Amino acid sequence: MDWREAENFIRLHHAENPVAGPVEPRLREVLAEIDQTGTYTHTTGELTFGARVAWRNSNRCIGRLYWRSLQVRDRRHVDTADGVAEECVEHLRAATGRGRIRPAITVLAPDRPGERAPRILNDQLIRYAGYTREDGSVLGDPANAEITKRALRMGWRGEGTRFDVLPLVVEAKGALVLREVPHEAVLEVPLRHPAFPWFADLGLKWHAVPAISNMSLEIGGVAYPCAPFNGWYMGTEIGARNLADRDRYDQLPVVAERLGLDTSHERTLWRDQALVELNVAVLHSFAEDGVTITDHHTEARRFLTHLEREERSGRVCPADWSWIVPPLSGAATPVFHRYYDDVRLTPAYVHRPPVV
Ligand code: HEM
Ligand SMILES: N/C(=N/c1cccc(CO[C@@H]2CCNC2)c1)c1cccs1
Repeated sequence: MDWREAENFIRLHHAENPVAGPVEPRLREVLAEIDQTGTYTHTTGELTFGARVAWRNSNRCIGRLYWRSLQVRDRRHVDTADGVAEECVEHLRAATGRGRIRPAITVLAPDRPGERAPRILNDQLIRYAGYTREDGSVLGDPANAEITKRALRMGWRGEGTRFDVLPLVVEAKGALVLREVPHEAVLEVPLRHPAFPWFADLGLKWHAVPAISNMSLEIGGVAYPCAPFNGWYMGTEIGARNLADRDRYDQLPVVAERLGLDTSHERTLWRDQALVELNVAVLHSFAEDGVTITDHHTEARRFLTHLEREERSGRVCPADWSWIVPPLSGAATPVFHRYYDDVRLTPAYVHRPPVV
């Protein structure tokens, strides 16, 4: 435990929240607790502020305009595998609404000296299974082939469709548990296109809520490795990556074929035309079902508004150009045409070392 990180965070909290009162008494309390126990306990106010600032500091996130509105579910007393799984399902229910998605984070028990925190092995709370077949091909999402094998080894059985929602795999107190995500906690959107009736026949769909569960929230020297957080999707994540990448659902050739495009040469830009129609379908389907989603043009404009506000507040807004610029029509969005400061600030969401 580095007490300097603790001190920096406590000072930041008091500087941005005068209502928290004088900083010295709280600093003395924190440093005394670190002396006695090797760590210290955030107040719920500090935890809430820390989770919101960690989002504000996320240099790869285009969606930071609403960083102050993050709902923080303080569940640090929950440290069993069953309890964690329960809280994840509750998180999905609270965040999903009936399509009006609310950005939220659930903070479970932190790492403490001699007490390893629980961990969720899934990358996200909702992921589609990827079944590896004899010939090496994958039915479903190839990105999740490894965790699908692990779940099958642990006795899980899916229905064998391309969109089987995986169970949660949670490790806590040396135990590994599998917990199905109840069907009614998983809102999905079947994909159709406003102009092409055949699109619905492709049988494509995607889940409404992206909820990251493989990152650790670090606040003032304390690590919360189990802190799943959700926002809403930007359409390109589904239409330009998850369904388009060759090593994901690889749908561009299929869409191009049905569009009647000439796929014999790259220079016909059949890939690009298929990409646009796939992304039109995603945005159209989510909007028609009343499920929150944002397009990359709107989100780019919002991000620059956020960045300008941050600079007016006298803060640096860290940003990583290579992640901020959308994977479709980059230069057609305003975030392409400028540079950013890619500094690393804390509090932060960091990638956890992989669980072996
Ligand atoms: C509310 C709507 C939000 C939108 C539209 C949004 C959008 C995005 C997008 C498009 C990415 C890049 C993902 C990729 O390329 O795979 C991203 C990255 C990220 N976002 Fe956001 N975001 C939102 C909310 C949030 C919230 C609530 C948090 C945390 C509290 C968050 C934290 C992050 C982090 C840490 C990354 C980088 C992940 C990594 O390094 O792997 N975002 N966001
Ligand atoms: N829209 C989102 N998108 C993502 C945000 C962070 C990470 C990811 C997934 O990143 C993976 C690793 C690199 N690309 C896929 C997606 C959100 C998820 C949770 C809150 S907002």
